[in-house]
Amino acid sequence: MALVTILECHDLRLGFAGVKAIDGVSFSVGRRELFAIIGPNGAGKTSIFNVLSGVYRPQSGRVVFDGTDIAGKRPHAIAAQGMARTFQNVELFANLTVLDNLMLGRHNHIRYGPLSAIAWLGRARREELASRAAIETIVDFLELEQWRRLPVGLLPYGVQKRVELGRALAMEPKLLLLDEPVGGMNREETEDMARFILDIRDELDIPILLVEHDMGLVMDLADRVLVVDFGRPIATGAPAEIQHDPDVIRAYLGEVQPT
Ligand SMILES: Nc1ncnc2c1ncn2[C@@H]1O[C@H](COP(=O)(O)OP(=O)(O)OP(=O)(O)O)[C@@H](O)[C@H]1O
Repeated sequence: MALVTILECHDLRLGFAGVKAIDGVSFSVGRRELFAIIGPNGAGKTSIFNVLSGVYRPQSGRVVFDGTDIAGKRPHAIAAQGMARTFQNVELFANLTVLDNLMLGRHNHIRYGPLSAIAWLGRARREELASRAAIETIVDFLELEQWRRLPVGLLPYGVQKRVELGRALAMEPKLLLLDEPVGGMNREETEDMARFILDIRDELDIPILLVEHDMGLVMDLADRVLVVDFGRPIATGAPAEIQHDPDVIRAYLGEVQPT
């Protein structure tokens, strides 16, 4: 029977020289869910992403992804299992074209060896063509046609963020982690990105875990939200629920000082 959740985190803990970056965080993401993690600056959101994607090893706790415990595995092994991520700052090859950057997301799907690649034989040719076709579908989906042969470094910032999203999609992930997907974007770019994020969940059926500072976006898009503060989970629930949670309001606005 298929599991209801794609990701389960149990009691994650991670500290840096006295700072508790993650202090007992547990949550799960459903197979059709758009789940967001929010919290003030330094609350531990990026640290959680880094543990999930294998950049940091948690000091304790379990991360079960698609039925397997992945805590402490290397980033490439976790990516190969089907977890793709984007980064706060665009991490693309600026001199390569949009198409070439997208192709880099396919390397987990290309299994031919160097000999058949040199000879451009059977399997190599078939896999290359299949990857090219998959990339063209992503170009269409993310409306990147007009930029496809341009070096990424020449493109507007909002489009670069979209290419990064495309590279993650090229991996055909089982779960997509988006780290501040609209950070630094103007309103129009943000609206475009919000539409693509929803389409990924609804049309491509890929569950999404999102870290984002733009509260409006999170409230509009997320099915459920986890709020963290000083590494600790302070609330989990639907956007409308957590918006009125006194602990959440306190975390964002600070303690009200008596006058
Ligand atoms: N590599 C590191 N070395 C030392 N301390 C770190 C490291 N990474 C994170 N921290 C600390 O852990 C805490 C959580 O940081 P983290 O970057 O996860 O927060 P965040 O919620 O993502 O913040 P922001 O919203 O500003 O991106 C902070 O106190 C931070 O200074």
